[in-house]
Amino acid sequence: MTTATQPAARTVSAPSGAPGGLRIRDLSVTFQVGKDQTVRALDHVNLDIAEDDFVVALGASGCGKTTLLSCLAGFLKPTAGEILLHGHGVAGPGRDRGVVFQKHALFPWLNVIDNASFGLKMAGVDKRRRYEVAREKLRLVGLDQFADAPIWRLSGGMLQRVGLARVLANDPDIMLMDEPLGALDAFTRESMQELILQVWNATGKMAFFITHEVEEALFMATRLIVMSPRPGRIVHEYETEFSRRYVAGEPARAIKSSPDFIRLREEILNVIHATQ
Ligand SMILES: Nc1ncnc2c1ncn2[C@@H]1O[C@H](COP(=O)(O)OP(=O)(O)OP(=O)(O)O)[C@@H](O)[C@H]1O
Repeated sequence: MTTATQPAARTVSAPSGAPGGLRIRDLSVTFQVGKDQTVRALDHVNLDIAEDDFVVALGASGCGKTTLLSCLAGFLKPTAGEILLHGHGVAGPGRDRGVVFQKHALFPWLNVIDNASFGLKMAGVDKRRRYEVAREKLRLVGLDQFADAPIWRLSGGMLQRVGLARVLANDPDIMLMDEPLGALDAFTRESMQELILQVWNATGKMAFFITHEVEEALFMATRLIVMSPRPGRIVHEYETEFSRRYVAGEPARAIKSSPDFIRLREEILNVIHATQ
């Protein structure tokens, strides 16, 4: 791992690993493609996510970001290594981990509140209570006025906000987000970045967020991991303060146009080009 010293960022050494939070140890994933060929999608990945962390995974296509998220979600069993959430091994999907996908996975035949409360319904929570929880989460994402609206009436950003509310309604320990803003226009994307940080700050949940966008990664992360392909590895790790500055009240545009932000953005762009 390279070390870098920046006013608003520092490269972190191997994490010590607190008992709480999420720990990834020596995680490797090899896919069999065809008869004699394999792809090493992840190679000895180690990462700790502390209870107040917003970890962003950044890297070129094919560097294993989605594979890593799929392992965290329990959708994919790693070839080697382990994932511990609050000390317990992850062995499959669970309500302690909520996933927001790039393409929303909402049910078009259900309205906003029924989508937001769907997980609670599956968990057997009675209607009054699940609507109460879902309304609170819809309020958190600014959609309480749209609780009864059909899904087809919503814009792309609103759909992602329903997806976020649905995840929050299940009260997971960690939010896993796979390029949730990738399909949005630039303006909506910026306001969604801010909303997600506000939600993270208000709920105190851990977050693991995938993006291709360097500026987005830098703005949102408390810890930013840069991955490289063939095989998928973490090659750089930065601890940054920009998202904490945002939730402490500094305007997003002021942060994104500050010299320390721009300097680090350029450095990370160079790192990514060098690891292609
Ligand atoms: N089910 C699979 N079978 C075979 N190979 C796979 C499978 N899933 C992923 N891979 C390969 O593993 C590598 C990592 O893929 P992954 O989708 O995790 O990367 P990524 O960084 O998320 O890419 P993108 O940004 O394009 O989504 C790639 O070479 C990909 O082709």
